[in-house]
Amino acid sequence: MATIIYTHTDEAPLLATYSFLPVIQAYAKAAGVDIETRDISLAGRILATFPERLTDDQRVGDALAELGELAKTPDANIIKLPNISASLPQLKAAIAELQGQGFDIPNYDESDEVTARYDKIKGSAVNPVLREGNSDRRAPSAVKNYARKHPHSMGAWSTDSKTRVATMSGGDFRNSEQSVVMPAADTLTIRFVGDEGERILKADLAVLEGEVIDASVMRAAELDAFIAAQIQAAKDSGVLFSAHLKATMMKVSDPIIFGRIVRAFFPALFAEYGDVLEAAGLSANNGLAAILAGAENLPERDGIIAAIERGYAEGPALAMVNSDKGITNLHVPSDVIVDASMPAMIRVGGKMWNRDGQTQDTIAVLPDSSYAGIYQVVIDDCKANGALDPATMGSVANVGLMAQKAEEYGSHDKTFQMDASGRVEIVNAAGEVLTSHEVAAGDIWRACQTKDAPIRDWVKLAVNRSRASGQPAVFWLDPARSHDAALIEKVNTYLGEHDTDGLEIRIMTPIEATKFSVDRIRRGEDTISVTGNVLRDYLTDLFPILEVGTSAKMLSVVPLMNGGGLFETGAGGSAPKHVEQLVSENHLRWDSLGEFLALAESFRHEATRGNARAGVLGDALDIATERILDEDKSPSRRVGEIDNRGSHLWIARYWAEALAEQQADAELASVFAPVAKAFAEQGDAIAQELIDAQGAAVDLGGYYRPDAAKAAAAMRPSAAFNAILASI
Ligand SMILES: NC(=O)C1=CN([C@@H]2O[C@H](COP(=O)(O)OP(=O)(O)OC[C@H]3O[C@@H](n4cnc5c(N)ncnc54)[C@H](OP(=O)(O)O)[C@@H]3O)[C@@H](O)[C@H]2O)C=CC1
Ligand SMILES: O=C(O)CCC(=O)C(=O)O
Ligand SMILES: [Mg+2]
Repeated sequence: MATIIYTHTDEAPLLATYSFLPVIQAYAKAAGVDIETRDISLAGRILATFPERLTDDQRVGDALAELGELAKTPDANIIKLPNISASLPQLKAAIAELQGQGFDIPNYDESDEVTARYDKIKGSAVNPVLREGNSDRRAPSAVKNYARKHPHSMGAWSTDSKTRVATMSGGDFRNSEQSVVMPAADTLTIRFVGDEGERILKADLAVLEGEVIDASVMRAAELDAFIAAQIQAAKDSGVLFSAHLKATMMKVSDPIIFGRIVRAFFPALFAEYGDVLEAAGLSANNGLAAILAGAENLPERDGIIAAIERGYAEGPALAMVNSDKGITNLHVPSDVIVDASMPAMIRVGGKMWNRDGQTQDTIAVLPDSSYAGIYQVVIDDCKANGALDPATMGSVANVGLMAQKAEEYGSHDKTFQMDASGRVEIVNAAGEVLTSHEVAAGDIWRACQTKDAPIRDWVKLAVNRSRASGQPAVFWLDPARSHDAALIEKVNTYLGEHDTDGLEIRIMTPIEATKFSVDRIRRGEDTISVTGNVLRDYLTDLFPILEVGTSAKMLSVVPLMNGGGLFETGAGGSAPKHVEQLVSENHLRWDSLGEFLALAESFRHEATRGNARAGVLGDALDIATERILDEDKSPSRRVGEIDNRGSHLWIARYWAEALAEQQADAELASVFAPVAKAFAEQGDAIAQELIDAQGAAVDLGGYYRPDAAKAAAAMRPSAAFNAILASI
């Protein structure tokens, strides 16, 4: 029997799964498709890492490794829901919760060996393993049409907005990049050469012919000077100070950069209590919240709190994550993640929240200048022309180079913070030095790899998308960067392998491409952005959030290079505040539209392998999804109105109706005719039942590892709905 793997993840998407998976399993069975789950949640990955500490019935397999292998085969058909990319505070919270549930797993810092094992789970540890293909993300026309008819609110932009992006003009990754294209397969070594001789940072780095290798460095002294200047500038101009990083995906470099911002903002704290904090294991890299929590047990507690208060009083106003709770932009490194945080700011008119819960202009600090400039272009455009209009604006889809840990998002195991000055070099097996950087203590040096086969596949995907959509495709590459210069050469070569007659294919710098694309969306025109891995991530939140209000409604397909399919759901994350709302008032506002879209693609992928009936299921699901939008059956944000569970009832109902009505497969129609009838008779009552179930607090028995029975009970409160599904 054909199998689709549906991933068991975390937080809101996991809760939604408890409600939606029974629907999918019931319907897929009719097409002979088995839907199996694999647990790649943060909790599941922790348990899989320490089998020797668990009892026989507690032990779980390494589902992520299994799926990583599957993704390299033509058999893969995987639906990947968003999962937590854990910052250290989140990882520690999950460990504590599991220990409380009776799992004898070690503390994070029990030993160096244990820490090293946990560090493999930290940050974005899932997506890079599964992404054995490049990405194709776009707003399906049903979603775009809905947004045009029902435009979401957009904040007004004023011409005198003081909001701007601050980024470095030197001493950063962008300005120090050196790249080489490997003439042949090789084995590289990364070494540090200092006063005391040579030290190997990484040995046995296998590379393939045609692979692009980059090395670059973020210089601590220049970073510190830049941050200090921006803190002063925010203070002088009376705007908020905010930092936007990707501490999850860039799990080695960005927590360090975040920590330097925390240190700069609270100079007295670190001047007076730096040693105390260090002795207590409290690092600025984990944010203010971790320092405050740790300080509770220290004799110096009051002094530490006073020093933090002084930082607030003497510095500029700080952007807030939650004004009511006093949570600032510097509390938790994973609270403000650049891909989602910058578009959210632009969408509301270039403002963030201040301490009093009011919106205010801000300096958005994005230290590395590789990609920061694109946001300034959008900001300048909004200042000059006003907010974009979702009712009329065009669309920017994305074809992203991400396969096989491409570019910066695969650099963690090749990122090092220097503890002395010297030189970092990449050396080939013959002993030739390929790249060389002078470094000083505190500097962050990193190497990136981009394999040739993914680049070739990415160019093909771009040409195919341009052909299928009739839209111009723009490669966002900057000849002034050595990495991009290497890619431009390859793009020009590989474009030659395709029929590009009649297609408009261009190569522009990210700044020019942003301007070009924004000008076009203002005119209602569509453009495909063809980008590297980081811009893939940034743009697939930026444009969707402006165009359709959220990236949750994106179709996100990853055609795997070996023929399988990976279907990501949406382009957004796991929205922790959604769980909070469910726990306090039993309302889940998570929108599963991304799951609906991914599932339809996944069924159609089965059809390409000979199961025509799965294709019928997929097409019927798309019809149902379109109706969900047209008839406004998406979750509301407010308790007492339709929520995630209610939207699952409607998708099940519309899907059954579409299956009963379709004529491609009479047998399938006859299976679903009675189901459609049951929903027609009982659907309204069930919808009411799902609303009446809301209001009171819910006990899930855990946050990172909810109790399965409790979660299922909470997410499937209607016996009548469950009975209809059981009847199929
Ligand atoms: N593919 C993946 O696995 C990804 C995982 N992540 C992880 O998710 C977590 C949160 O990251 P963050 O950057 O805040 O990004 P999110 O996308 O989770 O959050 C941004 C906001 O988008 C809205 N949102 C996103 N998805 C939905 C949905 N399906 N239904 C309704 N609203 C939605 C919510 O806003 P509101 O409710 O205000 O409308 C949410 O607060 C982190 O752990 C991060 O690492 C992030 C991105 C991708
Ligand atoms: O894997 C992650 O941490 C986030 C991924 C992400 O934001 C994306 O792919 O858009
Ligand atoms: Mg993203």
